[in-house]
Amino acid sequence: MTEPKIKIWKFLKITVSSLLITALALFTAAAIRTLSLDVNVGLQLARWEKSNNISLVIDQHQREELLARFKEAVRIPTVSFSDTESNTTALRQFDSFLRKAFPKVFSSSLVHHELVANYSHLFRVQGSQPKLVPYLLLAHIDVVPAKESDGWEAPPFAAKEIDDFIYGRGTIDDKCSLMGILQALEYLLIRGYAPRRGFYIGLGHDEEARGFNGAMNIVRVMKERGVKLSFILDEGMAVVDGVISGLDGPAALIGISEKGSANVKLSVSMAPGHSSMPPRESSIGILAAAVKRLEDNPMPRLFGYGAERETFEHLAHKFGLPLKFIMSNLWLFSPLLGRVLERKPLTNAFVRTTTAVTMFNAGVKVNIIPSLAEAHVNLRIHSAHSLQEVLDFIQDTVGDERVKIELIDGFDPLPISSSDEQSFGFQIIKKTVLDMFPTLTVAPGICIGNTDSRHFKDLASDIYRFAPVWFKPGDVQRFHGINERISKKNYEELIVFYFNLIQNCDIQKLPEPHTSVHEL
Ligand SMILES: CCCCCCCC/C=C\CCCCCCCC(=O)N[C@@H](Cc1ccc(O)cc1)C(=O)O
Ligand SMILES: [Zn+2]
Ligand SMILES: [Zn+2]
Repeated sequence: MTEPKIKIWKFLKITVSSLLITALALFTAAAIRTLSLDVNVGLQLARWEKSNNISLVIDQHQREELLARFKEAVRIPTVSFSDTESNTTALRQFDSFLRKAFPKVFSSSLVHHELVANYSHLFRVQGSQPKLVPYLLLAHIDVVPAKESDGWEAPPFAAKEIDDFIYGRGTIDDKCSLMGILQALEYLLIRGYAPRRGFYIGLGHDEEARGFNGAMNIVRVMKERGVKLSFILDEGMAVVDGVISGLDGPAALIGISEKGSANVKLSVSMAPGHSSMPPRESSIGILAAAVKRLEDNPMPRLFGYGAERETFEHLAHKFGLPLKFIMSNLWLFSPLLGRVLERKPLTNAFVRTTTAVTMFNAGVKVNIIPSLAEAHVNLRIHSAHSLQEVLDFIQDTVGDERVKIELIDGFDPLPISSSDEQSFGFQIIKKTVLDMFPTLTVAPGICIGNTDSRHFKDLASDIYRFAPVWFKPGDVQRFHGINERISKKNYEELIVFYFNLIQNCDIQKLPEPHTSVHEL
């Protein structure tokens, strides 16, 4: 009699555990389905108003010419050495080069061109329908310094071709966008294209020195004229392919915000004296201890509280389990994911306000007790922090009244631009990317560095930072580093991207998603 009882008991146990497993699996699947955004539904399926775009077919002769022009641009060393020192001869040379390289842009009756602050350029391309709010494409002329002896495979201003890549300072940052925009406009004008929606092109000459002369004066000119923009597109984010571990396939990250920034000077002053009678603590020692405290106590993880949350929610479906599940449920797992992401410098930048000690100066002679020790700290502010919170944190962490703390400059994180179905700029950029690269995942991203576009925030509520530059493993280090390069194919893709983007902007409004559409 005992056997059937055991059998029934076993049967019940198996049934209950199967039910529990099934329920858990269903819950998991539901959680993944409900919380993971399917980023490719919506507008992709909607009908776009206008589909008779001119397509750009580049023949071999044009290919050689456009590459020659690009190389010539890279060969002009438009270096910003510091906030106050730049190669003005090269900037002048760049001006003459642009006029020669893009004759149609500079002669078309549709294009108004002006020099701003001597070396920056502002183009206004007239639209046939003045009611359509114009947009602005930004890029910058200047580049950061580069020394061949740092380990370049080719001289940084030679634009040498190696294995179908063009090597040189500025190939990614930012002459590919600058030349891509103007080349696209040149081709459109040659093909007789007259845009419906007017637009501006702004080329700053000192972005690498914070844009105080170039971008800020372009903003001044545009403000004086009462210009309002529907959106702005600048450098910043890119297509990442194999850069984010675990992500299946490439993703285009469109920057919808950028981190804030603070430059803080720490200094300690003491009476100088003979090194044979040192005080118990020197200015260098006190400052070094303060700096060490800042390095040992990073600002808290804020992963999940800022705009980076959207990036991971959009990308979740492209990860395998368990990451897919974790990213789809950030309400629960953001502290866990934050801990994983903070392990690498690139992903740590998305998790918190970062602290970088960038300069340290003290002492004049080996046998003199130094009177002054100074350090500069550069902080990049997470979108859930404010500049004031960062300053308070530094004060508390340094915790030593002998250390003077001065804010040299700083600003809050930039506002978060729209990226929903009704967001004109975001959807136009997304459509343009997906038409060219249908298998990409497009997601909103955060720009961890700063761009000229931040100076334009009063002119447009939507600012995007993106160009379809492909970053593969190891490429992120080329940015401001050695062996900066772009493939010839990728440069051509940039031209096609801007060529199509300008035409895609000519729609009156976005296709109707569900409800009403923003007036533009
Ligand atoms: C989840 C992981 C996603 C990884 C995506 C990475 C793709 C892009 C990789 C690198 C791009 C990061 C740089 C963005 C553009 C920054 C441009 C720049 O360098 N700006 C300067 C401006 C500046 C500020 C202060 C100065 O004294 C001079 C110049 C900057 O330092 O921010
Ligand atoms: Zn740049
Ligand atoms: Zn740069």
